[in-house]
Amino acid sequence: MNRNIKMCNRDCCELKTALQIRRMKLLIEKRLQEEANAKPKDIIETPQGELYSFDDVQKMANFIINRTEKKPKFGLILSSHVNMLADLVESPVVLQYTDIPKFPVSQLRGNNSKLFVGQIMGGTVIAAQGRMHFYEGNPVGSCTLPVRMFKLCGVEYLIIICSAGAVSAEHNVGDVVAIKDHINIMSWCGSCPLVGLNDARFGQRNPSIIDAYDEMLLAKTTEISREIGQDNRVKTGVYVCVGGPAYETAAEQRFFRKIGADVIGMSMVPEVIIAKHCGLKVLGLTLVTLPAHDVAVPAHNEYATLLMQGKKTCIELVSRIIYKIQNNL
Ligand SMILES: O=P(O)(O)O[C@H]1O[C@H](CO)[C@@H](O)[C@H]1O
Ligand SMILES: Nc1nc2[nH]cnc2c(=O)[nH]1
Repeated sequence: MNRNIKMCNRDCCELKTALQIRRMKLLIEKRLQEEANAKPKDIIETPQGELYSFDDVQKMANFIINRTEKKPKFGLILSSHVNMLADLVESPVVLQYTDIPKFPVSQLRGNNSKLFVGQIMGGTVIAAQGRMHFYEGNPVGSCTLPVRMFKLCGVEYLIIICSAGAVSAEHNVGDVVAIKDHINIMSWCGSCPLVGLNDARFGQRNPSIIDAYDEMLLAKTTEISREIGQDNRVKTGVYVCVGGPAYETAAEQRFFRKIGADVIGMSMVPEVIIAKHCGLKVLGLTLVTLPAHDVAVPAHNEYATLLMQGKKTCIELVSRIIYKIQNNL
């Protein structure tokens, strides 16, 4: 306020101020009236948890069972880095996502969106190749749909494979990290696939996520990593889930390290929540594709070798885990 300009206390000035205040009052009243009369917005977003009803998902599962004549016990969700794992599926029946009634197809994924149903090491599996990511513009409820569909196909064990950057300096490029817990920044920001009305046929309203990663599957992973001589490259860790698509900043990396994260990625956790909600036993395997911000990126050739070894380890772990469970070993 300019203190040099003083209002005189003559009638003319008082009158002017009174008029201005009156005009302002009328304006406020008019605006309030307009707001009160305004029509409600007609775009009401469907909550994530209600995007696909139980009946929708049941129809999808029935379609898969009828087409394949198989009842899978193991569900696999593949990272694009280990898409080749689908080649392990013996006598596969291959379905395009577009074949499945009401199944959403990410525009960006095109033809690389397939389900493989068949056998791996004697176990019947259903493997999703072509994960939908939130950062591609897919609603988080669509990203997690395969998990509920797997459940209604009869799946008991869900093996989720993703890739991530290292946050801790102890996790390196090419390591395979068996996830023992997570920090879900996406949920903190309201993007949880369970938001909306809860259908108790899928699971309970407020599921506990505290033990989402199955102890037995984690123990088997450690055991197998020793058997295949990869125990120095198979680690356990905490995954922090962010929305992406931009990678995190150095300051964010320092923050995530401080709060206990080991690796960071943009997938898996919504799938784990839905899996836990509907009672699946979950194993999360993460291939480290980038080092932590304060660790040097390996030279080109070394990087390629480390990544190749990590992919091989991932594939070997998955097939041996299926074998062990299938044969009660
Ligand atoms: O987890 P997958 O599907 O491998 O994808 C990973 O790769 C993407 C970044 O390049 C992120 O989405 C990250 O989560
Ligand atoms: N740094 C980093 N590397 C990744 N590799 C795959 N996903 C990610 C991520 O979110 N952050």
